[in-house]
Amino acid sequence: MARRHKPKTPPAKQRFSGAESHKPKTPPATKQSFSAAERSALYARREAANVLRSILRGDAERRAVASIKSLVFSPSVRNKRATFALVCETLKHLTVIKDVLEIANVLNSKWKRQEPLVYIICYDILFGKDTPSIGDAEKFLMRHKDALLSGLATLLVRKKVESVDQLLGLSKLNGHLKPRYVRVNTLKMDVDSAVQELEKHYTVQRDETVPDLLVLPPGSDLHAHRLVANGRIFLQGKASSMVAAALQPEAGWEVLDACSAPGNKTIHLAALMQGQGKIIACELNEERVKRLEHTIKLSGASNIQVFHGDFLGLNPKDPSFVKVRAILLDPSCSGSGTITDRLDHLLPSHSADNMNYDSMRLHKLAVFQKKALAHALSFPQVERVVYSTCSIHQIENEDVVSSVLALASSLGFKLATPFPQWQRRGLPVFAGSEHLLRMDPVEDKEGFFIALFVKTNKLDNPKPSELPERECRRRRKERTMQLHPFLCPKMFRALSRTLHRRRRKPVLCINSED
Ligand SMILES: C[S@@+](CC[C@H](N)C(=O)[O-])C[C@H]1O[C@@H](n2cnc3c(N)ncnc32)[C@H](O)[C@@H]1O
Repeated sequence: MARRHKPKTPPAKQRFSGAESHKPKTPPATKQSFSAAERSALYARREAANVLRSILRGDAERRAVASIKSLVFSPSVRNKRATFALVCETLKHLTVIKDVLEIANVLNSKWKRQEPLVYIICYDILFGKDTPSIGDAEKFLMRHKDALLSGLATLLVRKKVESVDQLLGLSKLNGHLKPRYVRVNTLKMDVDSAVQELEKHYTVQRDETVPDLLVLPPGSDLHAHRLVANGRIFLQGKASSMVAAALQPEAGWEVLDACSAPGNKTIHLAALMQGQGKIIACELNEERVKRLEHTIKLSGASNIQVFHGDFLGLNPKDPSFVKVRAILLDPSCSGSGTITDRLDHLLPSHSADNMNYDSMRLHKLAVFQKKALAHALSFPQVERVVYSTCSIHQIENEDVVSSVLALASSLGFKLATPFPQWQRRGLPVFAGSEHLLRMDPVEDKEGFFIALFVKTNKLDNPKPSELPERECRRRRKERTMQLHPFLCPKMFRALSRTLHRRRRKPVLCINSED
């Protein structure tokens, strides 16, 4: 269960001590009375320091921690807006803050152990609007305010710049104004009603590519909106919403979501299938399985079966999977297309020094992605496979697709063209890459990649009359054997000839698949 910090009234004797614990504390009642604003700012600095500690620790260990947004928007953070702003601003200014602290040389060993909190308070002192006045760490740093400001002046002179913005190259980040996309969960609400409801407070447009997607102005904050809380709409980006739509699963199919948590695309599949048929949602990571289950519950979908395990370990011939007709494969990737969105570009690890580390990591990811895509194609009844990443790297995108082309072709698959009207296609590194779909981090505000494989005999949904004679014969035989499984080959041929002669159209070609 998610923990929530509740303000407690501490015992009279308890002091708001200098040993700043990792949990935000509500300031105690003291003789001096503090304003509600001061107390709230103090609390936000403690919450921000906790989030910053997790982020910096994960980043230093190159461990995949949750994104900054998801850490801040976890239920345990009370003052989300203030905490988010403080964490982002501190991270943006972190290199400067560290340099200033080094020049000013004011930290003793006690405060060096509290670095995340020190960084947050330094941000407030050097660049923030408020001057912190309560809290031991704040009082300590405020005593050294002059030394910090003079450290900043020295830094500007050393770097030969006139402003902190120049120092940070902040202009690079401007102009990244991305609309807020929301996907209507058509299992619970129709698109018209969602538009009507949202239009009470926002300007709403329908997305021109994905039918159940709505576009709201950048910065629209819907995290606490009623429709989000009750699962009628989901805060899902455009690229992410294009994947299930590209797969086009039919109502009643069995579909496998190979790497599914937190489940945004899984529940989109369920909505596209109108809650009919079956979706198997596979996920390796136990923690993320919980998030997946939460998403599914919120969506109201009742046709999703969660499978906690390794997608590569699934046996395609196992009776549980033989009926799978479509696979959505959205494997772990570098996320390089969404770093501005996730704010990862603010992290210390996103510097030029880490190029080597990145290429090793990319290589490892690509090895998994290739194996997973080849595995997806090998399910016996599968006729559509969509592969997607939120990466901009060729090694995770076109190279992965090209590595399975021979296998795909031997199994009867071809690359199809999802969203043919979309302009940006794959990098021209192999014949056929024009079928692939790319989104550009600058033009489309996020980097994304989609490839769609379709069994050749399903391409363009051919009508029976358009099928080659050999395929017609095969289907006729299959259908007759289903109707009369006891027929011997000779009887089958006789019956088939009679039926074929009697009717003009090859009716036995018309099976439910067509
Ligand atoms: C990019 S995320 C999927 C996002 C998801 N499709 C969505 O839209 O919400 C990739 C997921 O694959 C999971 N994963 C990684 N390797 C896996 C494997 N071998 N089998 C199953 N899941 C795996 C990761 O834990 C992660 O949750």
